[in-house]
Amino acid sequence: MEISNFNLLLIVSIVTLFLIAMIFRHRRQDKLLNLPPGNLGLPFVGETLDFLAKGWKGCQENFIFHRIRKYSSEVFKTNFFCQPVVVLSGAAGNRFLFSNENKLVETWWPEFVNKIFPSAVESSPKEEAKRMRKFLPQFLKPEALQKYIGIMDMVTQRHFALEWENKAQVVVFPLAKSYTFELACRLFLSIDDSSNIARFSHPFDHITSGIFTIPVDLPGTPFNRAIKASNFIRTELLAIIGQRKKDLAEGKASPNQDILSHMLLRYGDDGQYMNEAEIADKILALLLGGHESTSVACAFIVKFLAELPTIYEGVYKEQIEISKSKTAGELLNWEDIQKMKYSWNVACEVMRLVPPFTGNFKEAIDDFVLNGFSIPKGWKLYWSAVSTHKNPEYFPEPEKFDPSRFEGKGPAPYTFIPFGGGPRMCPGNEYARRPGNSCFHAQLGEKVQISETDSR
Ligand code: HEM
Repeated sequence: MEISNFNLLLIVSIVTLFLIAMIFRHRRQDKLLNLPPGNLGLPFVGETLDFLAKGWKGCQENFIFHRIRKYSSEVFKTNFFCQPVVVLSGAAGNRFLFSNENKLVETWWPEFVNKIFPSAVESSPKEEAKRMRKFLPQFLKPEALQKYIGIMDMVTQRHFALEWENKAQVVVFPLAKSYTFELACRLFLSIDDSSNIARFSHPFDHITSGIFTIPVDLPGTPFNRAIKASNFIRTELLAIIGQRKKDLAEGKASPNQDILSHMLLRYGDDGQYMNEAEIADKILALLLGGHESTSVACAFIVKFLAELPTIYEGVYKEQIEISKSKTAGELLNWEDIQKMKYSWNVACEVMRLVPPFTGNFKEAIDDFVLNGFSIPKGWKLYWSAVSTHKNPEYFPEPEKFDPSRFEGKGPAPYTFIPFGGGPRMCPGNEYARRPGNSCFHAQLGEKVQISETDSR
Protein backbone atom coordinates (compact mmCIF):
# COMPACT_ATOMS: atom_id res chain seq x y z
CA MET A 1 0.00 0.00 0.00
CA GLU A 2 2.77 2.40 1.05
CA ILE A 3 4.72 1.60 -2.13
CA SER A 4 1.72 2.41 -4.28
CA ASN A 5 1.26 5.74 -2.42
CA PHE A 6 4.89 6.49 -3.06
CA ASN A 7 4.45 5.64 -6.77
CA LEU A 8 1.43 7.87 -6.99
CA LEU A 9 3.33 10.74 -5.38
CA LEU A 10 6.20 10.18 -7.78
CA ILE A 11 3.93 10.25 -10.81
CA VAL A 12 2.13 13.41 -9.61
CA SER A 13 5.50 15.11 -8.97
CA ILE A 14 6.85 14.18 -12.41
CA VAL A 15 3.70 15.38 -14.16
CA THR A 16 3.73 18.64 -12.14
CA LEU A 17 7.40 19.26 -12.95
CA PHE A 18 6.72 18.49 -16.61
CA LEU A 19 3.84 20.99 -16.71
CA ILE A 20 5.89 23.68 -14.95
CA ALA A 21 8.78 23.09 -17.38
CA MET A 22 6.38 23.42 -20.32
CA ILE A 23 4.92 26.67 -19.00
CA PHE A 24 8.43 28.15 -18.49
CA ARG A 25 9.49 26.96 -21.93
CA HIS A 26 6.51 28.66 -23.53
CA ARG A 27 7.09 31.88 -21.56
CA ARG A 28 10.77 31.98 -22.59
CA GLN A 29 9.81 31.28 -26.22
CA ASP A 30 7.19 34.07 -26.07
CA LYS A 31 9.76 36.58 -24.84
CA LEU A 32 12.48 35.55 -27.28
CA LEU A 33 10.19 35.54 -30.31
CA ASN A 34 7.65 38.22 -29.38
CA LEU A 35 4.79 35.83 -30.06
CA PRO A 36 1.21 37.22 -30.09
CA PRO A 37 -0.43 37.54 -26.66
CA GLY A 38 -2.63 34.68 -25.54
CA ASN A 39 -2.80 31.48 -23.61
CA LEU A 40 -1.93 28.07 -24.96
CA GLY A 41 -4.27 26.61 -22.35
CA LEU A 42 -3.98 23.14 -20.86
CA PRO A 43 -1.21 20.87 -22.19
CA PHE A 44 -2.32 18.98 -25.33
CA VAL A 45 -6.01 19.99 -25.37
CA GLY A 46 -5.20 23.70 -25.10
CA GLU A 47 -8.40 25.71 -25.45
CA THR A 48 -10.04 23.26 -27.89
CA LEU A 49 -12.93 22.30 -25.63
CA ASP A 50 -13.98 25.91 -25.01
CA PHE A 51 -13.67 26.67 -28.75
CA LEU A 52 -15.76 23.62 -29.74
CA ALA A 53 -18.34 24.21 -26.99
CA LYS A 54 -18.90 27.81 -28.12
CA GLY A 55 -19.20 26.55 -31.73
CA TRP A 56 -21.79 23.91 -30.75
CA LYS A 57 -23.80 26.61 -28.95
CA GLY A 58 -23.67 28.77 -32.09
CA CYS A 59 -21.62 31.57 -30.49
CA GLN A 60 -18.04 30.89 -31.57
CA GLU A 61 -17.55 34.66 -31.86
CA ASN A 62 -17.77 34.92 -28.04
CA PHE A 63 -14.63 32.77 -27.73
CA ILE A 64 -12.84 35.24 -29.99
CA PHE A 65 -14.30 38.55 -28.71
CA HIS A 66 -13.53 37.59 -25.11
CA ARG A 67 -9.85 37.12 -25.95
CA ILE A 68 -9.60 40.21 -28.16
CA ARG A 69 -10.81 42.27 -25.19
CA LYS A 70 -8.58 40.44 -22.72
CA TYR A 71 -5.37 40.87 -24.77
CA SER A 72 -6.36 44.18 -26.45
CA SER A 73 -5.30 42.67 -29.76
CA GLU A 74 -7.14 41.38 -32.87
CA VAL A 75 -4.34 38.81 -33.18
CA PHE A 76 -3.90 36.34 -30.34
CA LYS A 77 -2.53 32.88 -29.82
CA THR A 78 -4.26 29.80 -28.47
CA ASN A 79 -4.02 26.02 -28.85
CA PHE A 80 -6.53 23.89 -30.77
CA PHE A 81 -6.23 20.18 -31.46
CA CYS A 82 -2.69 20.03 -29.91
CA GLN A 83 -1.46 22.82 -32.21
CA PRO A 84 -0.44 26.39 -31.41
CA VAL A 85 -2.87 28.55 -33.39
CA VAL A 86 -2.90 32.28 -34.03
CA VAL A 87 -6.45 33.62 -34.38
CA LEU A 88 -7.02 36.65 -36.60
CA SER A 89 -10.22 38.62 -36.54
CA GLY A 90 -10.96 41.57 -38.77
CA ALA A 91 -10.48 42.86 -42.30
CA ALA A 92 -6.72 43.50 -42.04
CA GLY A 93 -6.03 39.96 -40.81
CA ASN A 94 -8.30 38.42 -43.46
CA ARG A 95 -6.62 40.45 -46.19
CA PHE A 96 -3.20 39.35 -44.94
CA LEU A 97 -4.11 35.65 -44.93
CA PHE A 98 -6.06 35.55 -48.19
CA SER A 99 -3.45 37.50 -50.15
CA ASN A 100 -0.51 35.49 -48.80
CA GLU A 101 -1.85 32.04 -49.74
CA ASN A 102 1.05 29.95 -51.13
CA LYS A 103 3.50 32.74 -50.24
CA LEU A 104 3.54 32.78 -46.42
CA VAL A 105 0.58 30.52 -45.61
CA GLU A 106 -1.30 27.51 -46.99
CA THR A 107 -4.78 26.21 -46.26
CA TRP A 108 -4.53 23.54 -43.56
CA TRP A 109 -6.91 20.96 -42.11
CA PRO A 110 -6.35 19.26 -38.74
CA GLU A 111 -4.73 15.84 -39.12
CA PHE A 112 -7.91 14.05 -37.97
CA VAL A 113 -9.83 15.49 -40.95
CA ASN A 114 -7.34 13.72 -43.23
CA LYS A 115 -8.30 10.49 -41.45
CA ILE A 116 -11.88 10.94 -42.63
CA PHE A 117 -10.70 11.97 -46.10
CA PRO A 118 -7.53 9.96 -46.75
CA SER A 119 -6.10 10.78 -50.15
CA ALA A 120 -5.84 8.13 -52.85
CA VAL A 121 -2.79 9.88 -54.33
CA GLU A 122 0.55 10.80 -52.84
CA SER A 123 0.63 14.50 -53.51
CA SER A 124 0.44 17.55 -51.24
CA PRO A 125 -3.01 18.93 -50.33
CA LYS A 126 -2.00 22.07 -52.25
CA GLU A 127 -1.38 20.06 -55.45
CA GLU A 128 -4.62 18.16 -55.00
CA ALA A 129 -6.63 21.34 -54.52
CA LYS A 130 -4.99 22.71 -57.69
CA ARG A 131 -5.96 19.61 -59.68
CA MET A 132 -9.52 19.75 -58.35
CA ARG A 133 -9.85 23.43 -59.22
CA LYS A 134 -8.77 22.78 -62.79
CA PHE A 135 -11.93 20.77 -63.42
CA LEU A 136 -14.39 23.00 -61.63
CA PRO A 137 -14.67 26.26 -63.63
CA GLN A 138 -16.29 24.53 -66.62
CA PHE A 139 -19.17 23.69 -64.27
CA LEU A 140 -19.18 26.34 -61.62
CA LYS A 141 -18.48 29.64 -63.38
CA PRO A 142 -21.56 31.83 -63.99
CA GLU A 143 -21.71 31.18 -67.76
CA ALA A 144 -21.63 27.42 -67.20
CA LEU A 145 -24.27 27.59 -64.48
CA GLN A 146 -26.74 29.24 -66.84
CA LYS A 147 -27.62 25.93 -68.41
CA TYR A 148 -28.37 24.35 -65.03
CA ILE A 149 -30.89 26.95 -63.82
CA GLY A 150 -33.83 25.12 -65.45
CA ILE A 151 -32.78 21.77 -63.93
CA MET A 152 -32.37 23.42 -60.52
CA ASP A 153 -35.83 24.93 -60.82
CA MET A 154 -37.32 21.56 -61.77
CA VAL A 155 -35.67 19.75 -58.84
CA THR A 156 -36.72 22.58 -56.49
CA GLN A 157 -40.36 22.55 -57.62
CA ARG A 158 -40.51 18.76 -57.31
CA HIS A 159 -39.01 18.96 -53.82
CA PHE A 160 -41.51 21.54 -52.62
CA ALA A 161 -44.46 19.71 -54.18
CA LEU A 162 -43.46 16.45 -52.50
CA GLU A 163 -42.16 17.60 -49.15
CA TRP A 164 -43.78 20.95 -48.29
CA GLU A 165 -47.15 21.36 -49.96
CA ASN A 166 -50.21 20.46 -47.87
CA LYS A 167 -48.07 19.68 -44.83
CA ALA A 168 -49.17 21.20 -41.52
CA GLN A 169 -45.62 21.14 -40.19
CA VAL A 170 -42.18 20.40 -41.62
CA VAL A 171 -38.71 20.09 -40.06
CA VAL A 172 -36.69 22.41 -42.24
CA PHE A 173 -33.02 21.44 -41.84
CA PRO A 174 -33.28 17.75 -42.87
CA LEU A 175 -35.44 18.80 -45.82
CA ALA A 176 -32.92 21.46 -46.86
CA LYS A 177 -30.20 18.81 -46.72
CA SER A 178 -32.07 16.30 -48.82
CA TYR A 179 -32.94 19.04 -51.32
CA THR A 180 -29.36 20.31 -51.78
CA PHE A 181 -28.03 16.75 -51.83
CA GLU A 182 -30.47 15.73 -54.55
CA LEU A 183 -29.43 18.78 -56.54
CA ALA A 184 -25.73 17.96 -56.18
CA CYS A 185 -26.31 14.30 -57.20
CA ARG A 186 -28.32 15.41 -60.21
CA LEU A 187 -25.80 18.01 -61.40
CA PHE A 188 -22.48 16.36 -60.53
CA LEU A 189 -23.34 12.71 -61.20
CA SER A 190 -26.60 12.78 -63.23
CA ILE A 191 -28.24 10.59 -60.55
CA ASP A 192 -31.95 11.28 -60.52
CA ASP A 193 -33.40 8.22 -58.92
CA SER A 194 -34.39 8.93 -55.32
CA SER A 195 -33.67 5.45 -53.95
CA ASN A 196 -30.13 5.68 -55.31
CA ILE A 197 -29.70 9.13 -53.76
CA ALA A 198 -31.07 7.98 -50.41
CA ARG A 199 -28.51 5.14 -50.34
CA PHE A 200 -25.70 7.46 -49.56
CA SER A 201 -27.26 10.68 -48.32
CA HIS A 202 -27.46 9.37 -44.72
CA PRO A 203 -23.71 8.54 -44.42
CA PHE A 204 -22.96 12.18 -45.25
CA ASP A 205 -24.65 13.18 -41.98
CA HIS A 206 -22.20 10.91 -40.13
CA ILE A 207 -19.29 12.62 -41.88
CA THR A 208 -20.40 16.10 -40.86
CA SER A 209 -21.02 15.04 -37.27
CA GLY A 210 -17.58 13.39 -37.22
CA ILE A 211 -15.74 16.51 -38.38
CA PHE A 212 -17.17 18.65 -35.58
CA THR A 213 -16.42 16.29 -32.74
CA ILE A 214 -13.59 15.11 -30.53
CA PRO A 215 -11.49 12.87 -32.81
CA VAL A 216 -11.48 9.61 -30.85
CA ASP A 217 -11.39 6.63 -33.20
CA LEU A 218 -13.08 3.92 -31.11
CA PRO A 219 -16.01 1.73 -32.17
CA GLY A 220 -19.27 3.66 -31.78
CA THR A 221 -17.76 7.17 -31.54
CA PRO A 222 -19.01 9.84 -34.02
CA PHE A 223 -15.46 10.11 -35.38
CA ASN A 224 -15.30 6.37 -36.03
CA ARG A 225 -18.71 6.47 -37.73
CA ALA A 226 -17.49 9.31 -39.94
CA ILE A 227 -14.47 7.28 -41.10
CA LYS A 228 -16.69 4.28 -41.89
CA ALA A 229 -19.24 6.49 -43.70
CA SER A 230 -16.51 8.06 -45.82
CA ASN A 231 -15.21 4.58 -46.81
CA PHE A 232 -18.74 3.44 -47.64
CA ILE A 233 -19.42 6.46 -49.87
CA ARG A 234 -16.07 6.04 -51.62
CA THR A 235 -16.93 2.41 -52.42
CA GLU A 236 -20.36 3.45 -53.78
CA LEU A 237 -18.75 6.17 -55.86
CA LEU A 238 -16.21 3.74 -57.31
CA ALA A 239 -19.12 1.59 -58.54
CA ILE A 240 -20.81 4.63 -60.11
CA ILE A 241 -17.53 5.69 -61.75
CA GLY A 242 -16.97 2.18 -63.14
CA GLN A 243 -20.47 2.14 -64.63
CA ARG A 244 -20.01 5.60 -66.16
CA LYS A 245 -16.74 4.51 -67.81
CA LYS A 246 -18.65 1.65 -69.46
CA ASP A 247 -21.50 3.94 -70.50
CA LEU A 248 -19.10 6.45 -72.01
CA ALA A 249 -17.32 3.71 -73.97
CA GLU A 250 -20.67 2.41 -75.29
CA GLY A 251 -21.94 5.90 -76.12
CA LYS A 252 -24.71 5.67 -73.50
CA ALA A 253 -23.40 8.71 -71.60
CA SER A 254 -22.33 12.11 -72.87
CA PRO A 255 -18.79 13.50 -72.35
CA ASN A 256 -20.24 16.85 -71.22
CA GLN A 257 -23.18 15.72 -69.14
CA ASP A 258 -21.68 16.41 -65.69
CA ILE A 259 -18.54 16.79 -63.58
CA LEU A 260 -18.02 13.02 -63.46
CA SER A 261 -17.77 12.61 -67.25
CA HIS A 262 -15.52 15.63 -67.34
CA MET A 263 -13.14 14.24 -64.74
CA LEU A 264 -12.98 10.88 -66.51
CA LEU A 265 -12.22 12.31 -69.93
CA ARG A 266 -9.93 15.28 -69.32
CA TYR A 267 -6.35 15.17 -68.13
CA GLY A 268 -4.58 17.63 -65.85
CA ASP A 269 -1.68 20.05 -66.52
CA ASP A 270 0.72 17.15 -65.99
CA GLY A 271 -0.87 15.28 -68.93
CA GLN A 272 -2.19 12.58 -66.55
CA TYR A 273 -5.77 11.39 -66.28
CA MET A 274 -7.10 11.09 -62.75
CA ASN A 275 -7.48 7.51 -61.63
CA GLU A 276 -10.84 6.24 -60.35
CA ALA A 277 -9.86 6.41 -56.67
CA GLU A 278 -8.74 10.01 -57.04
CA ILE A 279 -11.98 10.92 -58.83
CA ALA A 280 -13.95 9.29 -56.00
CA ASP A 281 -12.07 11.47 -53.47
CA LYS A 282 -12.78 14.63 -55.44
CA ILE A 283 -16.47 13.84 -55.98
CA LEU A 284 -16.85 13.03 -52.29
CA ALA A 285 -15.37 16.45 -51.40
CA LEU A 286 -17.63 18.17 -53.93
CA LEU A 287 -20.79 16.41 -52.79
CA LEU A 288 -20.00 17.37 -49.21
CA GLY A 289 -18.98 20.97 -50.01
CA GLY A 290 -21.82 21.28 -52.52
CA HIS A 291 -24.69 20.38 -50.23
CA GLU A 292 -23.74 20.79 -46.59
CA SER A 293 -23.06 24.55 -46.38
CA THR A 294 -25.78 25.34 -48.92
CA SER A 295 -28.36 23.46 -46.85
CA VAL A 296 -27.37 25.38 -43.70
CA ALA A 297 -27.85 28.66 -45.61
CA CYS A 298 -31.22 27.53 -47.03
CA ALA A 299 -32.51 26.40 -43.63
CA PHE A 300 -31.56 29.69 -41.96
CA ILE A 301 -33.14 31.66 -44.81
CA VAL A 302 -36.43 29.90 -44.04
CA LYS A 303 -36.00 30.60 -40.31
CA PHE A 304 -35.42 34.33 -40.80
CA LEU A 305 -38.27 34.62 -43.34
CA ALA A 306 -40.60 32.99 -40.87
CA GLU A 307 -39.53 35.28 -38.05
CA LEU A 308 -39.40 38.58 -39.94
CA PRO A 309 -42.68 39.38 -41.76
CA THR A 310 -41.44 42.61 -43.40
CA ILE A 311 -38.45 40.79 -44.89
CA TYR A 312 -40.77 38.02 -46.05
CA GLU A 313 -43.05 40.59 -47.72
CA GLY A 314 -40.07 42.14 -49.58
CA VAL A 315 -38.95 38.76 -50.91
CA TYR A 316 -42.53 37.77 -51.77
CA LYS A 317 -43.09 40.98 -53.76
CA GLU A 318 -39.90 40.47 -55.78
CA GLN A 319 -40.71 36.82 -56.52
CA ILE A 320 -44.32 37.60 -57.51
CA GLU A 321 -43.06 40.17 -60.03
CA ILE A 322 -40.83 37.54 -61.62
CA SER A 323 -43.61 34.99 -61.55
CA LYS A 324 -45.99 37.36 -63.35
CA SER A 325 -43.50 37.72 -66.22
CA LYS A 326 -43.51 33.93 -66.86
CA THR A 327 -45.96 31.80 -68.77
CA ALA A 328 -47.56 28.83 -66.99
CA GLY A 329 -45.01 26.05 -66.41
CA GLU A 330 -42.09 28.12 -67.77
CA LEU A 331 -38.92 27.42 -65.80
CA LEU A 332 -36.67 30.07 -64.27
CA ASN A 333 -33.78 31.29 -66.39
CA TRP A 334 -30.57 33.24 -65.90
CA GLU A 335 -32.23 36.66 -66.34
CA ASP A 336 -34.80 35.83 -63.65
CA ILE A 337 -32.01 34.99 -61.22
CA GLN A 338 -30.33 38.36 -61.96
CA LYS A 339 -33.60 40.10 -61.03
CA MET A 340 -33.64 38.54 -57.54
CA LYS A 341 -31.60 41.36 -56.03
CA TYR A 342 -33.50 41.84 -52.78
CA SER A 343 -33.78 38.07 -52.25
CA TRP A 344 -30.03 37.69 -52.69
CA ASN A 345 -29.37 40.54 -50.23
CA VAL A 346 -31.54 38.67 -47.74
CA ALA A 347 -29.50 35.47 -48.33
CA CYS A 348 -26.26 37.45 -47.81
CA GLU A 349 -27.55 38.93 -44.57
CA VAL A 350 -28.42 35.40 -43.41
CA MET A 351 -24.87 34.22 -44.25
CA ARG A 352 -23.45 37.26 -42.43
CA LEU A 353 -25.33 36.44 -39.24
CA VAL A 354 -24.93 32.67 -39.50
CA PRO A 355 -22.01 31.89 -41.83
CA PRO A 356 -22.31 28.17 -42.69
CA PHE A 357 -18.51 27.96 -42.56
CA THR A 358 -17.46 29.77 -39.38
CA GLY A 359 -13.79 30.04 -40.42
CA ASN A 360 -10.82 27.96 -41.50
CA PHE A 361 -7.18 27.22 -40.83
CA LYS A 362 -3.97 28.13 -42.63
CA GLU A 363 -0.42 26.99 -41.87
CA ALA A 364 2.63 29.31 -41.81
CA ILE A 365 4.99 27.94 -44.49
CA ASP A 366 7.75 30.35 -43.42
CA ASP A 367 8.62 32.50 -40.38
CA PHE A 368 7.04 35.92 -40.71
CA VAL A 369 6.02 39.00 -38.74
CA LEU A 370 2.38 40.02 -38.42
CA ASN A 371 1.31 43.21 -36.58
CA GLY A 372 4.79 43.23 -35.02
CA PHE A 373 4.37 39.64 -33.69
CA SER A 374 6.55 36.74 -34.82
CA ILE A 375 4.69 33.81 -36.38
CA PRO A 376 6.94 30.73 -36.45
CA LYS A 377 6.93 28.42 -39.48
CA GLY A 378 4.55 25.49 -38.92
CA TRP A 379 2.18 27.41 -36.62
CA LYS A 380 -1.46 27.39 -37.63
CA LEU A 381 -3.59 30.48 -38.22
CA TYR A 382 -7.37 30.71 -38.03
CA TRP A 383 -9.48 33.27 -39.90
CA SER A 384 -12.94 33.81 -38.56
CA ALA A 385 -15.97 34.72 -40.66
CA VAL A 386 -18.25 34.67 -37.66
CA SER A 387 -16.34 37.27 -35.60
CA THR A 388 -15.59 39.48 -38.63
CA HIS A 389 -19.29 39.52 -39.54
CA LYS A 390 -20.33 40.51 -36.02
CA ASN A 391 -17.82 43.36 -35.71
CA PRO A 392 -19.82 46.60 -35.13
CA GLU A 393 -17.06 48.59 -36.84
CA TYR A 394 -17.98 46.91 -40.16
CA PHE A 395 -21.66 46.15 -39.47
CA PRO A 396 -23.28 48.64 -37.06
CA GLU A 397 -25.82 46.96 -34.77
CA PRO A 398 -24.44 43.61 -35.88
CA GLU A 399 -27.29 41.53 -34.44
CA LYS A 400 -29.92 43.44 -36.44
CA PHE A 401 -31.18 41.75 -39.61
CA ASP A 402 -30.72 44.37 -42.30
CA PRO A 403 -30.39 43.30 -45.97
CA SER A 404 -29.80 46.92 -47.01
CA ARG A 405 -26.18 46.46 -45.87
CA PHE A 406 -25.67 44.73 -49.21
CA GLU A 407 -27.14 47.50 -51.38
CA GLY A 408 -24.89 49.75 -53.47
CA LYS A 409 -21.23 48.93 -52.98
CA GLY A 410 -22.06 46.59 -50.09
CA PRO A 411 -19.69 45.74 -47.24
CA ALA A 412 -16.04 46.89 -47.32
CA PRO A 413 -13.49 44.43 -48.76
CA TYR A 414 -12.56 41.49 -46.51
CA THR A 415 -15.41 42.19 -44.05
CA PHE A 416 -17.97 39.80 -45.60
CA ILE A 417 -16.26 36.45 -46.09
CA PRO A 418 -18.74 33.53 -45.99
CA PHE A 419 -16.87 31.93 -48.91
CA GLY A 420 -13.35 32.73 -47.65
CA GLY A 421 -11.08 34.64 -49.99
CA GLY A 422 -7.93 34.56 -52.11
CA PRO A 423 -6.84 31.63 -54.30
CA ARG A 424 -8.58 29.05 -52.06
CA MET A 425 -11.88 30.92 -51.90
CA CYS A 426 -14.87 28.57 -52.24
CA PRO A 427 -15.18 27.64 -55.93
CA GLY A 428 -18.89 26.92 -55.40
CA ASN A 429 -19.89 30.49 -54.46
CA GLU A 430 -21.75 31.16 -57.72
CA TYR A 431 -23.39 27.73 -57.66
CA ALA A 432 -24.53 28.29 -54.05
CA ARG A 433 -26.45 31.38 -55.11
CA ARG A 434 -28.75 29.46 -57.48
CA PRO A 435 -30.42 26.91 -55.17
CA GLY A 436 -30.96 29.75 -52.67
CA ASN A 437 -32.78 31.86 -55.24
CA SER A 438 -34.71 28.93 -56.74
CA CYS A 439 -35.81 28.14 -53.21
CA PHE A 440 -37.16 31.66 -52.68
CA HIS A 441 -39.18 31.24 -55.86
CA ALA A 442 -40.56 27.80 -55.11
CA GLN A 443 -41.57 28.93 -51.61
CA LEU A 444 -44.01 31.48 -53.06
CA GLY A 445 -47.27 31.18 -51.22
CA GLU A 446 -45.79 28.92 -48.52
CA LYS A 447 -46.33 31.27 -45.61
CA VAL A 448 -43.94 29.73 -43.10
CA GLN A 449 -44.44 29.73 -39.37
CA ILE A 450 -41.67 28.56 -37.15
CA SER A 451 -42.10 26.42 -34.07
CA GLU A 452 -39.76 26.60 -31.09
CA THR A 453 -38.05 23.30 -31.84
CA ASP A 454 -37.04 24.45 -35.32
CA SER A 455 -35.06 27.48 -34.25
CA ARG A 456 -31.47 27.10 -33.14
C1 HEM B 1 -23.59 28.68 -48.97
C2 HEM B 1 -22.82 27.76 -49.51
C3 HEM B 1 -21.33 27.64 -49.31
C4 HEM B 1 -20.50 28.24 -48.40
C5 HEM B 1 -20.86 29.26 -47.32
C6 HEM B 1 -19.15 27.76 -48.66
C7 HEM B 1 -18.01 28.17 -47.98
C8 HEM B 1 -16.74 27.67 -48.21
C9 HEM B 1 -15.56 28.09 -47.51
C10 HEM B 1 -15.51 29.17 -46.43
C11 HEM B 1 -14.51 27.37 -47.98
C12 HEM B 1 -13.07 27.43 -47.50
C13 HEM B 1 -12.33 28.56 -48.18
C14 HEM B 1 -10.95 28.77 -47.59
O1 HEM B 1 -10.46 27.94 -46.82
O2 HEM B 1 -10.38 29.84 -47.90
C15 HEM B 1 -15.02 26.49 -49.01
C16 HEM B 1 -14.25 25.59 -49.73
C17 HEM B 1 -14.74 24.81 -50.72
N1 HEM B 1 -16.04 24.79 -51.20
FE1 HEM B 1 -17.60 25.88 -50.53
N2 HEM B 1 -19.20 26.85 -49.70
C18 HEM B 1 -20.50 26.76 -50.14
C19 HEM B 1 -20.97 26.01 -51.18
C20 HEM B 1 -20.18 25.23 -52.00
C21 HEM B 1 -20.65 24.53 -53.18
C22 HEM B 1 -22.08 24.61 -53.71
C23 HEM B 1 -19.58 23.83 -53.68
C24 HEM B 1 -19.51 22.95 -54.88
C25 HEM B 1 -20.29 23.00 -55.89
C26 HEM B 1 -18.44 24.08 -52.83
C27 HEM B 1 -17.19 23.56 -52.99
C28 HEM B 1 -16.10 23.85 -52.23
C29 HEM B 1 -14.78 23.26 -52.42
C30 HEM B 1 -14.41 22.19 -53.45
C31 HEM B 1 -13.93 23.86 -51.47
C32 HEM B 1 -12.43 23.56 -51.26
C33 HEM B 1 -11.62 24.52 -52.12
C34 HEM B 1 -10.11 24.36 -51.95
O3 HEM B 1 -9.68 23.70 -51.01
O4 HEM B 1 -9.36 24.95 -52.75
N3 HEM B 1 -18.84 24.94 -51.82
N4 HEM B 1 -16.39 26.70 -49.13
